[in-house]
Amino acid sequence: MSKNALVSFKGTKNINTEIQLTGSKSECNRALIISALSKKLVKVENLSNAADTVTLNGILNNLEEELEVEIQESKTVDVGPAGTAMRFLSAYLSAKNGNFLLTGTERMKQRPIGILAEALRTIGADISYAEAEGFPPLNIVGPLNQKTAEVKIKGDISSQYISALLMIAPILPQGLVLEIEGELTSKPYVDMTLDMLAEVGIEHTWNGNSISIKPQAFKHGTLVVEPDWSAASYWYSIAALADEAEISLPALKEKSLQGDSQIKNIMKIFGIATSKTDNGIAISNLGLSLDTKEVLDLKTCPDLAQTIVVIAAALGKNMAFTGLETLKIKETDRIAALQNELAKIGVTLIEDNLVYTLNTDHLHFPDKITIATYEDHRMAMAFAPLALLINEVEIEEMQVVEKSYPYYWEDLKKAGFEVREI
Ligand SMILES: O=C(O)C1=C[C@@H](OP(=O)(O)O)[C@@H](O)[C@H](O)C1
Ligand SMILES: C=C(OP(=O)(O)O)C(=O)O
Repeated sequence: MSKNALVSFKGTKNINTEIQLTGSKSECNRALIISALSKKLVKVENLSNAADTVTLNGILNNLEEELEVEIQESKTVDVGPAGTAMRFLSAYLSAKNGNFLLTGTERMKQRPIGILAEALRTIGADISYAEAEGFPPLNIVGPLNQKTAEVKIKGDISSQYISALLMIAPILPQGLVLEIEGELTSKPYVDMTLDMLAEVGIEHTWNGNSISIKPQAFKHGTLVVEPDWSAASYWYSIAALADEAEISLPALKEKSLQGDSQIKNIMKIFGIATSKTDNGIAISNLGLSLDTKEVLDLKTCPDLAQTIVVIAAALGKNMAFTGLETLKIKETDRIAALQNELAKIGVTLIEDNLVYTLNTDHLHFPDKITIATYEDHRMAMAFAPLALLINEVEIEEMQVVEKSYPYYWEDLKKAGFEVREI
């Protein structure tokens, strides 16, 4: 039986704490695939305990054992709710010897994969849809017999398709030349992939819309995973909603491979300052929230959207946002989820021509609210900080946080929140 979390914060709303964040699941899941492709020449350090990483690590270890003996029957590989694992393994398994059924949760079966599957087919992969056309589960028979290096791929649905292809490029006999069509969404995640490949000796060229990687060998090396900036965003939220806050986040790097490190700049709008410490960063609430008329474009950092929209709503800022198109195909339809849950504090989020605007004119804080999480870790983590403004915040299905930040509730307690499982 899944449990709910009853979150509250008693007394003065001063937060003074140090939080050791877990490793970035995006970096971890790339590091694991790169390590497997390099046949363990590349080592990984500081692996996260995020469920998506634990799952991918388990799958790869398991496959390594089984791939040594030839697999005749189809092997089921279940990624659960892990989007990166689904996309990265579609490419990885296509390049491996074997016969696989790659599947996931019911929600995963609604998250499109056709663009990646078609690109892999163009290269020469044997991929078919086991259920609905364009969606997981996938039947994959590897290894692919490469027909061409050149492939066109739409960039505006998910950058994960591109990262998945880039990682297998060095082991393909002809390498890859990817021509990205349309606008590239979530670009920092493609940069992260290329930077991590570069760390282990894989060179690329990026000219206009075209990224090329020649066949080449991985260098011996270690990929050290940084703490998770997406997880850090919830501490910015806590700082913004507290009266006073001084939160230290050791080992977090201001200059990071993670695009979500942009949160430090975005949060200046809400009066939150970021400073460097000996071993990481510290964030503090300067109490100088700005009035902004600027439309905030979140296309490069979609995982920050819920954090930022909820803070803006709770602080009564009628802000506008763009770049939210991809939110509908994530763990849940995050736009609908935000609209439903913000309505509980009297706030609307209305779309007009791809611009989403908050209306906080009827903002109110009831004594208690209950937030549905829709199997989405970020719904739980973005809404729980409201306990600084609302007596009791009940978060349904509290275990959802495991996907990326399993110690979230423990860390809230450390910072002075009361969290009761009910
Ligand atoms: O490559 C990655 O690690 C990710 C890319 C982003 O997805 P999209 O490229 O689908 O926006 C992001 O939302 C996801 O949490 C992680
Ligand atoms: C969208 C996310 O993850 P994924 O696509 O990897 O499931 C996320 O962590 O917010």
